[in-house]
Amino acid sequence: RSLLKRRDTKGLPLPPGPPPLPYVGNVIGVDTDHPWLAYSRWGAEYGNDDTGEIVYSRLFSQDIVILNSERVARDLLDRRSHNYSTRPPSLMRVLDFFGVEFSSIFLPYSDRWRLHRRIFHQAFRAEAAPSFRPIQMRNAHNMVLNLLHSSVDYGTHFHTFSTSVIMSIVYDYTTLPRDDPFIALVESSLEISVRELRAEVAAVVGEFPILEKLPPWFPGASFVRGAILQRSLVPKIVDIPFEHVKKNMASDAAGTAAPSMVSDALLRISEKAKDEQETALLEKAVKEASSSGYAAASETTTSTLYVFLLAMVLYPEVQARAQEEIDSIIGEDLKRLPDWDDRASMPYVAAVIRETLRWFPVVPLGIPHATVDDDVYEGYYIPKGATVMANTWSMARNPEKYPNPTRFMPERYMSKVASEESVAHGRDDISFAFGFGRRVCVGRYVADASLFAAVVNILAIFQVERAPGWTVGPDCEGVQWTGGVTTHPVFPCIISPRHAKERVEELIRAQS
Ligand code: HEM
Repeated sequence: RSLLKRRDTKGLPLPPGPPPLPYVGNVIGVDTDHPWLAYSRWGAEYGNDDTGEIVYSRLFSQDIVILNSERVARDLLDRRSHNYSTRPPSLMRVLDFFGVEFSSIFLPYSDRWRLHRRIFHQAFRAEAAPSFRPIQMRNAHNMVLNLLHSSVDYGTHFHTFSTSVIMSIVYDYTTLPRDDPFIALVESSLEISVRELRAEVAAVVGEFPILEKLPPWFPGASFVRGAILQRSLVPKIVDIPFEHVKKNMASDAAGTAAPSMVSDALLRISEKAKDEQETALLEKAVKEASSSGYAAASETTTSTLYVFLLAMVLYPEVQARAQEEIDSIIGEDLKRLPDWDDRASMPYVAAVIRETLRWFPVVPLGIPHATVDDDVYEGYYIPKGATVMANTWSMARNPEKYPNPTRFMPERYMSKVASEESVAHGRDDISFAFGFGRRVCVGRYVADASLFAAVVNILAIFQVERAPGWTVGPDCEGVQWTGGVTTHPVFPCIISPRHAKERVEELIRAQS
């Protein structure tokens, strides 16, 4: 059933996939908000051996290769990373249109990308990550205070937590505990990016460039309106915090200001750059890379916390067991707040975090990779310039690796060593949630620590319950998910304190 396109494929078949419809490629039949569902289904329908590990589809003139299994993703994206580490050129066009062509996440595999990646790596590498723990715990405590104040706005509080942590790490920029205008700006910008910066959108715009020319008032021109708004937001988001760092550095003759990714990088430049031209080039890279941090860190961390909360609503027995573990360490009557040193004694909480990342990966198709050159894999022809997507949603549903994959079962990991660093390090069971090869998430160690700080404090302080009348079952059938590069569930729930509000506030105050 594999199909041969009418062009030179060196006599080899393309990977199996749905038959192309004339001209429109395979766009019909894809739920464009949640394409991972169709891609997984195609695997089962068209795959040679029912596994559907690799699927080919043409979206207009764009070749799309979907990797539904971790085995194939490792073979191609990890082991042949020299050929699979760039991003789809078609996506660059959309980024350009939205005024964010500098985003580290989407840069083609190039010296420019290497420079951005080095800037991130210096700050976010495994050995540096523990230095941010005080920032993460402080912001988790602030999130607890916000939840005590208005628990129905939990999504906003998750967002404030995720964005404030990244702002502190990258810029040493302290946001307001609540209703920060800068965070609101970032949120509007990210909403547009998450919706539009996708391979499927790029394929459509590549085919109909007229879309970019539509007047903003034209019915259906939301793409253009999004671009106009984004182009007005981007300069503020890029410049304001960067200038904040430069000002602080200039007025900090004694060198006592807290370090940040940007100030550290700028100091290195001042020591190493050969001339003004090199200084300007490197400074520009620091400015661009730092502003890519929000997009990478904020929506992902926030969405993961939504998934965690959903699991706590649907699996009260899991919540009870995790709370029992926490209470056994900090006291049922909240003798103190949880801290980093407790982590090693909380294997079940670690397993809850790991299972959260697996149950519903929040970047279900990762960030698309692309091939630099033609390739042949297990007899299939993979064209140069193809968009290659790692379907982590499908990988998380591999019943051989994860029996009953739709169930939230932290117990899966309890027989293995759930050590402190295991979630983020190397070949962990769920490392696929952070992507592959040379483009693997550079913030994974910091993300893991942020998740611990947030999860352990929520479980210690709050009880999460099902909203009356909300009847969704343990497999989540019928839950609404947002669409885009990242996704999270939308659901009502009740979050109430397990301890006296005054006691919690007193403990938090004592720490600040
Ligand atoms: C739970 C939280 C997070 C998840 C699930 C996540 C997931 C991912 C995924 C799937 C990718 C694409 C990898 C690929 O192309 O194969 C990625 C890339 C990236 N992530 Fe994360 N991420 C998270 C948090 C963070 C944080 C906190 C940062 C901090 C700055 C960060 C920075 C980045 C960057 C810069 C990239 C682009 C890497 C490149 O293209 O070279 N991420 N992330």
